Parts: sequence; C-alpha cells; structure tokens
Amino acid sequence: MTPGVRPLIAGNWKMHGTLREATALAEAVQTGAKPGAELLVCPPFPYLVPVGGALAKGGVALGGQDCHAATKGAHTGDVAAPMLRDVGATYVILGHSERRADHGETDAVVRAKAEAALAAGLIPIVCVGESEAQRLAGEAEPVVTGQLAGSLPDGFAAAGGVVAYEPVWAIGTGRTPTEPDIAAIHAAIRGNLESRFSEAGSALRILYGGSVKPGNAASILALAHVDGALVGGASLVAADFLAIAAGVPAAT
Ligand SMILES: O=C[C@H](O)COP(=O)(O)O
Repeated sequence: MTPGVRPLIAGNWKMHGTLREATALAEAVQTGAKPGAELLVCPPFPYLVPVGGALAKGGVALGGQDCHAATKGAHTGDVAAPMLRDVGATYVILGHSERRADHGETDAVVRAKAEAALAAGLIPIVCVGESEAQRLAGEAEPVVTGQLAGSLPDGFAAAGGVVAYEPVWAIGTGRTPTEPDIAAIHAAIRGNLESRFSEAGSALRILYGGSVKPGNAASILALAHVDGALVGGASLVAADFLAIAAGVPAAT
C-alpha cells in the first residue's frame, strides 16, 4: 500500500449475471460497504443504469468495462466514453487482457480509448500484464513497462488514472504470482510512473488483479505499491468482494 493513497477495490463483473442478479449484487455491496477502501463495480453495459440506481445512496462507484475512442459515430456495438459518464459512471476499465486478446486491442488503441475517457471526465483503469510464456522467459517487467509506455496518455497522471497489473495467466485460474513477484512488478510500475509523470506518478494507484480472493487479499494488499485490487470472479459474490475490501490495511 502506498502511504496516503486511498485504496481502490474494483469489481469487474465481466459478462456475467442477469438484471435481477446485478441489482441484487449492487444492493448487497452497498449495504455491506464499510469506510476504508473506495469501492467500484463495473457491470455489463445493459446493467449500468439499473445498477447505478441500486447504488443511488452513494458510497460505491460505477464504472464501464470498455469504451470506444470516438465520442460518437457509426460504431455498431460500441459505447462512447461520454455515454458512460452520462449514466453515472466515473471509471472505465481499459486494455483488459480479455479485450486485448478477444478484440485485438493494441497499446495504441488502449491509449486512444484512455484519451477519450479523460476527455469525458472518466478515470481510466488501464490494465497491463504479461502472459505465462513471457513470465517464464523473464520478460514480465519489460512487457509491462512497454505496455505502460504505449497505453498511457499524457494526461493520465493529472486525472488520477489507475494502473491495474494483471498477469494474464493468473486471471480466473486460481494461480497468483508469489508476493515478491507481485511486489517487484508493482515497484517497476511505480518507477515507470514516476519517471514519466514525476511526483504525480508517486500517488497514482496501482491495483493487482488475478485470482484475488478473501483468503489472499490481505497479504497482497499489504505489499508496497499495491493500492487495491481489480477483482473478477470474487466480485460476483458480495460477501467475498466485501471481505476483500476488508483486507485493506487499517493504517491506510
Ligand atoms: O478484471 C479482473 C481480472 O481479470 C481478474 O479476474 P479473476 O479475479 O477472476 O482472476
């Protein structure tokens, strides 16, 4: 955890759930939210408005899982950043490895989307992370710093942008890097952010994602430069998501 930085626990619901399940989950998260970490949920697009309604009492932020780089136009099936802002989202996840893999999103595409998010007043959560082959080849750090260089727009730090480190091989697998390995990559990300954005880079939040569960969250969140978590599967169960948030070190 970075001193003085409010941690962020973000739930990426991916392509899961029904309308009824989404609103019930949002209500349960809001009811159980405790002071401490900032909480964020990112439902599928069709559920943004009802989930936003379920969160109307405040205390839990709403985010999208992607946006287009353009503000409007002939882009069938896509959603523009101003539309997300219009329905109450304040964050948007960008460059998730599933988007990079399923939709061929390059660093340049992610950067363009992040610029659109910033222009719309959304805080981008830009995801980076190495494949298993890259880790085994000892390339995790250069892969991640290369993705940062290509994906982060210049206005990222001024807007309080968030980086999420998600090793691709740890997503949904129940496997995680060792804590020293997580700490090493987060330290490298911090160094990269400071070298590009100077002092502002010291306060940006760096989330860890990849098989975060109630049982491993507290020790991961206690690591230096781990300022929260991007949670997939465990964010679909309110009790688990809230237990992860409860693992944030008390001193922060
Ligand atoms: O965005 C979230 C990540 O992809 C992590 O997913 P997971 O917690 O199911 O491993």
